This record gives sequence, structure tokens and C-alpha cells, in this order.
Amino acid sequence: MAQPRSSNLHLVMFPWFAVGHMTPFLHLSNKLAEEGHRISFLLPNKAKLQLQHLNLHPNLITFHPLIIPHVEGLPPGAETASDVAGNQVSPLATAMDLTRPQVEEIIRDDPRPDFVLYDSAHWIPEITSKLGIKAICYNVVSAASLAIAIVPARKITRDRPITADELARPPPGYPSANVIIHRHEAHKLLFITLEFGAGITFYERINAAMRSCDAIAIRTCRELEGELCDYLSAQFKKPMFLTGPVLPEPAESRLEDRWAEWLGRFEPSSVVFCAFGSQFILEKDQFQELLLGFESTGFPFLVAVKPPAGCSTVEEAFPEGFEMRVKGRGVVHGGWVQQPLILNHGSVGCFVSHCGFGSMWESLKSASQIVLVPQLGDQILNTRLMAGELKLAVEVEREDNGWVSKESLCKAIQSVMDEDSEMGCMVKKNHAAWRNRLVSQDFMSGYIDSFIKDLKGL
Ligand SMILES: O=c1ccn([C@@H]2O[C@H](COP(=O)(O)OP(=O)(O)O[C@H]3OC[C@@H](O)[C@H](O)[C@H]3O)[C@@H](O)[C@H]2O)c(=O)[nH]1
Ligand SMILES: [O-]c1cc(O)cc2[o+]c(-c3ccc(O)cc3)c(O[C@@H]3O[C@H](CO)[C@@H](O)[C@H](O)[C@H]3O)cc12
Repeated sequence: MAQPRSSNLHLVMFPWFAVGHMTPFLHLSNKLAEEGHRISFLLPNKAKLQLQHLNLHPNLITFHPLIIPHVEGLPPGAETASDVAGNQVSPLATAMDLTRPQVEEIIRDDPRPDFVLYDSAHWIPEITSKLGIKAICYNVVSAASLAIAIVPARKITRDRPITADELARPPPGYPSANVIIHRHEAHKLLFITLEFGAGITFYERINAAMRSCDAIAIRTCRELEGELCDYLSAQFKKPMFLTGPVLPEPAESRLEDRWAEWLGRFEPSSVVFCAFGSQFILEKDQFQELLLGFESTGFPFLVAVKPPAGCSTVEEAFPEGFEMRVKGRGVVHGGWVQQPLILNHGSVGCFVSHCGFGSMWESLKSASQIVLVPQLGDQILNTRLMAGELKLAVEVEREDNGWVSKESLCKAIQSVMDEDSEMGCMVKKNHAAWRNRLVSQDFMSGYIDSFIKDLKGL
């Protein structure tokens, strides 16, 4: 078990209240604790129960549960972005801001930390600068999604909110021609001009968080997003520290028996697994169309997505006769599954993903073929990295109105599952090269070593 030494650091972690943010902050905490560093991890009370099994060093990583105040518009008991609909994230951000006195007390009293790592709480530097503590803005979304929308070069102000047309053109100096948003998708970024917490827009908050820190850090690597990171560093005039992908070693926990048993019935690499992350909720008609798409592939499939909008279970939204037709080869689960373990199960051959940044790294490290159906803004940019730049995944074609047809989903899955096809062969080869890089002995540990050196040198 790692032990603290006097030269070791004490860091406070304060991620945005979303599973897709708290989980990578905890993965980083585990890597730092492996080297003997001590972590105080601030999170909502309920999230503590959900995440504590991922704390691999409880002697060095201490959870500090926060009391989430009630705010108008926030459903009672809601504490993370998974508990709220898209239009309720702003009250959740307000609630996070109202935890400031609790956060400040922990930072002051909990033997003074050397660093505070945060992402959405743009007010952290106001606390740390008075105490001589360094504030690191640690981003767990891609450099591309920050560089395309949040940079000062966008010159967004209250009087001049950005339009979809402008967002479809990259900001001045943006270094990539492939990792871009198309005109018909640009409306998916317009939320950056909306309130994200009382009296502050999403753009203002994330821009302030990056502008006011001592250094920016990103969960990415130079090999994937080097030029985009340099661009961000120049735009914000801040040192840029990269942690690499920070993926845990294969989990010690076991896959739940029901999924191990079900997956075990099928041939190696034959099952299509689909998950869309911790937040996104499909519309009912799109949910039904996707299920018909999985059915028509002919492959066994395991779909783990939330019940669609307006439904309390997935079953009540099944297409007519669907359950009977796919009996024995198709399962749709409306709850949480152990995604990293399922992805690495020998029977799984294809992952249909929304390409959240966490899922993106997990899929890169797996051997599954990857089909992408991005839903929100940052996921579109991650998809461009994977399918456009690295050419190791296939993006499902959408109709002009954004609709994903069953035919289009089926075609994308079949194109990667057929390893004799040109597409299947190309993505498999490119993916294998990236996977080998990620699993090579020193790749991830090299990034963590450099990150610790960067912190100590600040
Ligand atoms: O059933 C599930 C669903 C998801 N998960 C896990 O939950 C995590 C989801 O994180 P993702 O980043 O992929 O997706 P989210 O929908 O949470 O993403 C959102 O917030 C975090 C950002 O990095 C994403 O880019 C953003 O889209 C992954 O680690 C995934 O393994 C499960 O373990 N089981
Ligand atoms: O979709 C996005 C497009 C984009 O250009 C930038 C971002 O940034 C972030 C982000 C969130 C928090 C940070 O501290 C930094 C960056 C995005 O995050 C997602 O935004 C949702 C807002 O509705 C939020 O609820 C969700 O938890 C975040 O993962 C998205 C984009």
C-alpha cells in the first residue's frame, strides 16, 4: 500500500457534479495516490456511495461529502447531472456555487493543500490565491471541444452572443481542419450562451475557470490533441499540463453474473454493445428506431440506455413485437451496467457509443470495433477525432433533420463487423495501433510522472 512521504503533495479535487467528471477526477486521484500523494475529494453526498468502490487508496483518498442546498428548479434530492434533465443543469450549477462556504472551509482547515484541481467552479482561484495555494483547472472534456467554443478568440459577450453560423466557423487560429462542427450541427453548441448557474452563462463560467487558474490541465495526450492543447495554452496564456488518458488498470471487480452469463452464451466478438453515457436521454421515436436498427443487424446485442423521454421504463417504449422477435439474442437494459468490464468481455465485438470523452478513452483501450452516434456538442468533436482524424471508428450517418434511421445504424454496424470489408479492415488496423500505444508499458505512467513534475515545478 502506498504511503505518504514528506515530499509528497496534498491535493483537493473538486469536479463538476456529473458522473462523467467525478469518475475521471477519481481515476487521476488513484494514480497520484499510487505515488504516495494525498487527496481530499469533494463530492455530493449521494455520489460518495456511487463512487467509493472506485477509490483504490482509501488510506490516501478521503471523500468529503458536501451538502447540496435546495435551489428552485432543481428536483428534490437531485445532486448530480444524471439526476436532472438537460434544462435543469443550470440550477445544479447554482447549487454547486452555493457549496462555496463548505468548500472554502475544507480548503482552509483540512491541512492546507498544495493544489486544488477543479473544472466548473470558476471561483476556486479567488479562494486559493489568498492562501498561497495553486489552482489547476483540470478539464475532462477534449481539448477540441474547449478550443472550438470557449476560447477568448470567440469574443463572446453579453451584448454579442454567438450565432450558429459563427460557431460553424472555427475561431481564428484554430489548428484543425477535420475536428470541426458542421453547419447543421452548430445549434448543438448554442447552449454555451445560456445560463449555467445564477447570473452566469456556460461560456462565461468555463472561460473564467480557465482564465483565472495558475495552470490548465487536460485529460488528453499530445499524440491525439497536441496542437489543440498548444492553441488553448496560447489563447489563455497559461501553462498546459497533460495527464494522458488516465485509465485504470483492468478492474478487480467482477462483471455481474447476469451479464457474464448472458454474454458467455455467444461466440467471441459477436455481440454489439451500446451505451450512451451518464446523462443523455433519447426521444421515444428515436429510441424505437435504434432498437429496430439493432434488431435488423442480425447480431446479438446488449443495449444499456436510460428510458426514453416521458417513459419510466425501457420496456414500455419497446416497438410492437420487438421483445418476442429478439428473444434470446437481444437485451435492452434501462439502468447502469459496468461498461469497462462489458467492453472488454471476449464476446463483445462492437461498441455503439455516444463518444463521451470517458467512453472514447475506454473504447480506444478495448478491442471492440467502434460505431459512433454523438448526441451533444463535445461528443461530435470527439467523434471527429476518432472517425475523421484517426479513422478508427465509423460515425453513423444522420438525415438532415438529425434523425438516425434504422438502416443507417445497421449499415454502420455491419460495415465494421464485416472484417473483410475495406472499412472494417481499416478501422480495425488503425484502432489496434492506438490500443497498442495506450497499453504499452510506459505510455500512461509517463504522462502521470510528467504531470507530477509539472505540478512541482509550478
Ligand atoms: O451504464 C453505464 C453508462 C456509463 N458508464 C460509465 O460512465 C462514464 C460516462 O462518461 P462519458 O464521458 O463517456 O459520458 P457522459 O455522458 O457522462 O459525458 C459527458 O460528461 C463527461 C464528458 O467527458 C463527456 O464528453 C460528456 O459528454 C464512462 O466512464 C462509462 O464507462 C458506465 O459505467 N455504465
Ligand atoms: O458540449 C460541449 C461543447 C463544448 O464546446 C464545450 C463543452 O464543455 C463542457 C465542459 C463542462 C464543464 C467543464 O468544466 C468544462 C467543459 C461540456 O460539458 C458538458 O456540459 C454539460 C452542460 O450542459 C454538462 O451538464 C455536462 O455534465 C458536461 O459534461 C460540454 C461541452
